[in-house]
Amino acid sequence: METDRDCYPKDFPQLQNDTFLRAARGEETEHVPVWCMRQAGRYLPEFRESRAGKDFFETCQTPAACCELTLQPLRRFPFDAAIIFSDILVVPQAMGMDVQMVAGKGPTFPEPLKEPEDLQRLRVKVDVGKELGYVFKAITLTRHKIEGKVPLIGFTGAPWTLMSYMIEGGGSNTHSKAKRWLYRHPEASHMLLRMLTDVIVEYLLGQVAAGAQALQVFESHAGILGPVEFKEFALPYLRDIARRVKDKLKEAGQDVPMIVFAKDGHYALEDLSQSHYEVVGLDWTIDPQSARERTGGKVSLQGNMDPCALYAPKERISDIVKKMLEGFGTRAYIANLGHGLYPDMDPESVGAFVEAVHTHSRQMIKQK
Ligand SMILES: Cc1c2[nH]c(c1CCC(=O)O)Cc1[nH]c(c(CCC(=O)O)c1C)Cc1[nH]c(c(CCC(=O)O)c1C)Cc1[nH]c(c(C)c1CCC(=O)O)C2
Repeated sequence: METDRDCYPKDFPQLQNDTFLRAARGEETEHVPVWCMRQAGRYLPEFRESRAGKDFFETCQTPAACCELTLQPLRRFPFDAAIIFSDILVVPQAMGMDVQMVAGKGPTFPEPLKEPEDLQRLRVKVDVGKELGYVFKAITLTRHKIEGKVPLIGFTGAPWTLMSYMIEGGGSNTHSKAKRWLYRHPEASHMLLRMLTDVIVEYLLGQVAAGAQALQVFESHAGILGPVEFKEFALPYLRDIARRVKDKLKEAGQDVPMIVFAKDGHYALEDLSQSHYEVVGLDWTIDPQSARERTGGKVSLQGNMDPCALYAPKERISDIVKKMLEGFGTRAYIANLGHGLYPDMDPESVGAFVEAVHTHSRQMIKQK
């Protein structure tokens, strides 16, 4: 049951496993920490049962449901971090756009942005506490209920990824509508990216105030851009977010590690490693050793096993994990998949992945 105490972001239970936070800061650990993107998801029967018949965004707006879904994977597997159950598209909603989750189709905007004039439909000043207070409540409640077992990660979509959804109106192969804006309406594009950045900064600070112990920024659509467009329309905003969030947190004497995950953005790896994030997340298209070389030991790395490797037999998963650990090394490294888990994956394979990371990394660290 939810109690009054659970509603306040104070007196949180003490953290017992800070392996993830130490690895994010590049410190020595006893084992390599591990978590999975989409660890709270449809591959778990208990998740499907909790979500059955309920609207996706209504679930996101119900703190007790978000808390339960966040905790479910922790009851099964010894993950070293939890990520709050929510969605990146709650930010466009907070800015005044309608977004629905359509079964079999994914997120859908009935009225996407078409032309620069449509920016007038967005809220000029977003009251983040009012519009997204339900996420903050979910984070605070979860920090109490997680009982200090592992740190809780908050997250947001990055400006370019959210802009592309707001213009495409949903998933897309080419993202040509959103990219059309970059080439035809660069000023309006920058205006929208700036508006998103302002909301995101407030949103991330609100998540930390509510109890988030680390923050991940998802630039899921980095691969749609090339290096030139990424440098103009994505990177400056990613940097601005980290800089502004960190400056504000510093004033309050807080230090919260930040992770940037630019899917298929390997062309930008050098730049990403110099963007004020402690951790750079990687998809599976980059080799661990070359990622280390290109980031020059400046950041911790997170990733990057191909999620589909979880379809392999358990022994093979263990071998793949071992190679991955040898490639990254055990220091300044957080094991994860290169993208989220898929609904048809076997929970047992996820367990095998987590176990392989812990077992192999403990051995490697002992032998050092
Ligand atoms: C692009 C993106 C979205 N949402 C998110 C991203 C960035 C990460 C990425 O690149 O995948 C981020 C996200 N979405 C969700 C989380 C929760 C935490 C976790 O990772 O466990 C996180 C971190 C829950 C969710 N978000 C969604 C689900 C599945 C739908 C459901 O539960 O009914 C979950 C568990 C829905 C969603 N939401 C979105 C998509 C494309 C989908 C899939 C639609 C589908 O497959 O039908 C937008």
